[in-house]
Amino acid sequence: MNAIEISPRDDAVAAGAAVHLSGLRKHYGDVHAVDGVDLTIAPGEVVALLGPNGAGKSTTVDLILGLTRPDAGRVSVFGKAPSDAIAHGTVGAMLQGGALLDDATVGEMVAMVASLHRKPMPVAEALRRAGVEELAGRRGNKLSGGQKQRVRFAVALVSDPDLLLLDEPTAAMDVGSRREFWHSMQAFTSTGRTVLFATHYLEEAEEFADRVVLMRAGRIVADGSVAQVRALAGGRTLRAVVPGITEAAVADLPGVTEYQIRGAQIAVSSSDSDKTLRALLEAFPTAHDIEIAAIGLEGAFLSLTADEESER
Ligand SMILES: Nc1ncnc2c1ncn2[C@@H]1O[C@H](COP(=O)(O)OP(=O)(O)OP(=O)(O)O)[C@@H](O)[C@H]1O
Repeated sequence: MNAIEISPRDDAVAAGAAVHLSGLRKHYGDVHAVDGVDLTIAPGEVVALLGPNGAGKSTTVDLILGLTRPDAGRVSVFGKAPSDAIAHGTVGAMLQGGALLDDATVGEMVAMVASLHRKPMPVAEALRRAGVEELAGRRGNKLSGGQKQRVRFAVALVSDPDLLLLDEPTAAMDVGSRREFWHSMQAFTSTGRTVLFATHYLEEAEEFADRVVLMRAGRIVADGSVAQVRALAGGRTLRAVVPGITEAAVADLPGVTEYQIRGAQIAVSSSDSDKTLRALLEAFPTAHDIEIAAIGLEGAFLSLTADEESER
């Protein structure tokens, strides 16, 4: 690892944080998988890590777990190096395709992991919380993809960790399992635990995270509440039917960042829809069928992660 200077302030922030990353970099040959990430997660936060394929989410999770060594920068978990935090049972993880044993039963696997920790929760409780009590006697090679995910969740929970790291936890789950999973997760987070989860499901981020961190090409491009990240992407869309409208008149409206015109129908994205609307009605008082909608997280995601391919 390259030497980096750690300021006393950085030390103090790291000591009080659940996760503290500063100047973090990981390159694979020419690929800048993680390219200068600074991130501080406070105890009790539930944070969604979003980004398109290859954005660096899994690499970031691996770095926090100490599974990969950074080329530069610093990782600390509750003020400790990742390996120490894991040895203390402070961190639980559910990774994409994390290995399960084919010949052991679900109950045996969870018990085995529990035996590695100093203060595990009872195995039956981990099985219950993860919704796999009924699968306790089933062998690893007899589980469906979604069931395997829930067993991985039981394994992650059994150390009774303060921080859970989840890499696309619901990827193989059907709608019902997904709902149950988040229900269990909310029971877990309501006790003040910290969760960082990588996901491709924007609605999961919208519904379950306090904070959204959006990555693109190894960097954080947005970080804030769902509402803040949406706002970053240009606010709202305004649609209306505007007799006599011209392209120049739309382009001149205040706050407009993008627009489309089809006949008398206009659809504009605006950073200040109140201002746009007032100006529109002043210039075109006969405008009608006006609709204003907040841009969804999906809109923000697409706009903030656009052009990724051309920049890699
Ligand atoms: N072990 C590795 N060797 C070489 N390149 C790697 C390795 N791990 C990751 N990469 C590359 O680093 C970049 C970031 O990958 P990463 O898996 O962190 O992205 P991600 O955001 O988790 O993507 P996805 O959503 O597809 O899981 C990608 O270009 C990937 O190909």
